[in-house]
Amino acid sequence: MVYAGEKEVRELLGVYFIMGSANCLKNPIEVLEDAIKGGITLFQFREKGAEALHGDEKKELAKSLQDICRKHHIPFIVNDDIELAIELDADGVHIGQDDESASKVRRRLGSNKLIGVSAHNVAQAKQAIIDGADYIGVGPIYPTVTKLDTEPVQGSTVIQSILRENIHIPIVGIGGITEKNAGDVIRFGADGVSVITAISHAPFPEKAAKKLASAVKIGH
Ligand SMILES: Cc1ncc(COP(=O)(O)OP(=O)(O)O)c(N)n1
Ligand SMILES: Cc1nc(C(=O)O)sc1CCOP(=O)(O)O
Ligand SMILES: [Mg+2]
Repeated sequence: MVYAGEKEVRELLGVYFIMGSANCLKNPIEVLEDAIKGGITLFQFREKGAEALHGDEKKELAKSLQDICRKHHIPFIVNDDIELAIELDADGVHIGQDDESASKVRRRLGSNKLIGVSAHNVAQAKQAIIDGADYIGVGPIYPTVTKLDTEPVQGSTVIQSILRENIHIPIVGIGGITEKNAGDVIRFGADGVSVITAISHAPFPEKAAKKLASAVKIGH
């Protein structure tokens, strides 16, 4: 078991690094090791896009990244691919509105795995709680170049409407987040920030992760 309860989930969301091989400018293993040195709190393996690995190559990379996470006690989350998460005994999964339903995934994974669900409005946030999600990913907060088929950019609006309605679930912001705006995302009411480009494209991923961690701390 990698987490004990809601408070711990909120802490885990602090600097949530998401990455796959296609996002990296150098070896993904080095990028992850540097990001961990810089202070990331959670990692999601998101092997997606035209250049993504498949089959055994995908599994081997996932295993290597999971080993690094285990060594450093960083929970390893798998994006979309529930079969892979089960096969590797990952610490959890992240699913979107177009993926397998969260309630079904909760039944498949049991109660001791972390499940994140993307939510773009209040109704989806409420449904995520009913379905047994541990946290929601809310975005895109800012314009992103990483994912083309996103919902419209929302700034603070969705996070704030979720909080105004007293919906109680850990929240991580996503989309276009950098060291410069991460503090604002926390001040909007998110528990943490999830980033791809800000770390994976940084010339020094360790430094980038450190700056994000510090912005998140100041934002709280
Ligand atoms: C933390 C976090 N939040 C949102 C997403 C996006 O998930 P989804 O909408 O399913 O899109 P893909 O990432 O699968 O393209 C995420 N991955 N992580
Ligand atoms: C994977 C993803 N999901 C989003 C959403 O809004 O649900 S935005 C996004 C891409 C995040 O990458 P970057 O940090 O490079 O902007
Ligand atoms: Mg998805």
